[in-house]
Amino acid sequence: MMRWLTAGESHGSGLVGIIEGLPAGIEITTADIQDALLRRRLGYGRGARMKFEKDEVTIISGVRHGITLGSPVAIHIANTEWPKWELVMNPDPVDPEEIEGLARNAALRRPRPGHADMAGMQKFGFDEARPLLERASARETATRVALGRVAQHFLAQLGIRTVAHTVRMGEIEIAPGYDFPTADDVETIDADPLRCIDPEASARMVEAVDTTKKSGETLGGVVEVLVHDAPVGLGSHIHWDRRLDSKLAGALMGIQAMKGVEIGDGFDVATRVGSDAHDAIIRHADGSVARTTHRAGGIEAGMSTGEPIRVRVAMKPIATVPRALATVDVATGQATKAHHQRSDVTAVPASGVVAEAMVALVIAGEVLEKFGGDSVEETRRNMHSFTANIKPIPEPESDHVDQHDMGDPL
Ligand SMILES: Cc1cc2nc3c(=O)[nH]c(=O)nc-3n(C[C@H](O)[C@H](O)[C@H](O)COP(=O)(O)O)c2cc1C
Ligand SMILES: C=C(O[C@@H]1CC(C(=O)O)=C[C@@H](OP(=O)(O)O)[C@H]1O)C(=O)O
Repeated sequence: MMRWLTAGESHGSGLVGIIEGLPAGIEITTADIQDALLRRRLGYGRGARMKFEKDEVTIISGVRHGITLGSPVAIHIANTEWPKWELVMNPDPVDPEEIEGLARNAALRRPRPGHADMAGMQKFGFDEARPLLERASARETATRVALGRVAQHFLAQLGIRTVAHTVRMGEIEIAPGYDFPTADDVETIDADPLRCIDPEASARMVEAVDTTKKSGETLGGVVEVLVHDAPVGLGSHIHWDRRLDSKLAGALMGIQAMKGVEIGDGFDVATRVGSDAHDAIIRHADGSVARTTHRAGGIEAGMSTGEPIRVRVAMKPIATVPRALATVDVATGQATKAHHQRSDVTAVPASGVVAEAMVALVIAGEVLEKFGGDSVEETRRNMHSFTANIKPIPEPESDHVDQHDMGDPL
């Protein structure tokens, strides 16, 4: 079983991620993880913090000379802003006189609608938002991206690749009918300010971010993640919590600010008739099967079909709206405006990188669930043995297409 955990606060000394259950033999270096974290910082519309803060990576365990050992991989990401926050976020008691009057330590008593502030204060019994917003912050997603990169390298060594791209920013959507991007497109996607494959839509998205910023507003959007060359049979129809679609939806909804997940054509299939909603099956000359369309997103009945896996996730606009929303001061009861210091205008491009990592972590877990293996080589052998032994569909006796619309009786 593969499992992973993250720890760390937004302005704490650093973040820690631990992943356990990955096999030995994954090729991964500090520079690879640093590169993954750099990708998460890209994207038009992010706030000033992305520029002045750096992610400083240390692989603490589980890797030797660029190869995983099969032991837990622990990764530390230092918050380079720590010196500024050392008093405010110190784990040990500090001299009250030292933090008295420190602007950074000012109590946050005007909770932001849409963030963790209000519900968190009530749930944990805090009288200001700092103690909970530190963990609610999406700074934590740096750890997921770091762990996700290890999972991505594992998958890549098995020939399975993931890619994410922005398909919507506010009201602007990419042109329909696009070819699904592959891992070969990652560099081009990363080079686009919005991580969008449609240059015309991207230009309009940049304008939308600018207009939104000028008006003191924030924006959300939608990202799509694709998994190429995953084998048939990941996940299971046997029980709800073993379904691949259920696991992917949970993982994507577990990213801060995500409000909806679609598998394949998602909500749109609910508007169609059955014959326009599913993917017809055809036989290849070698006895393998394929689909004529990609509506199901490569998942049927909770199992991967061998087609590209395609999922989308919708992100709400950033909650720290400069044109601050109405709230109440929890100390005085006075109606007021929510606190606002700085924030991203949008974080949709960065969320694509996070979503890609989350999907990779789910798929890596499912590959190990089905094929096991203490070394990448063993997982590869098991996977190839399974796929090589899938029963070929027999060659038809004639080219005649059976027109029985009731199909074969089961
Ligand atoms: C990459 C990323 C960056 C984010 N940046 C901000 C931000 O700068 N300001 C903010 O208020 N929310 C930001 N958020 C969203 C908050 O983390 C999120 O709104 C909060 O956790 C509560 O939202 P939820 O109920 O939808 O999870 C960001 C989210 C992600 C994924
Ligand atoms: C630091 C990161 O994202 C942060 C996520 C975040 C939030 O509320 O989620 C709020 C902002 O931080 P702050 O409130 O300190 O300005 C973002 O910068 C990061 O992604 O590395």
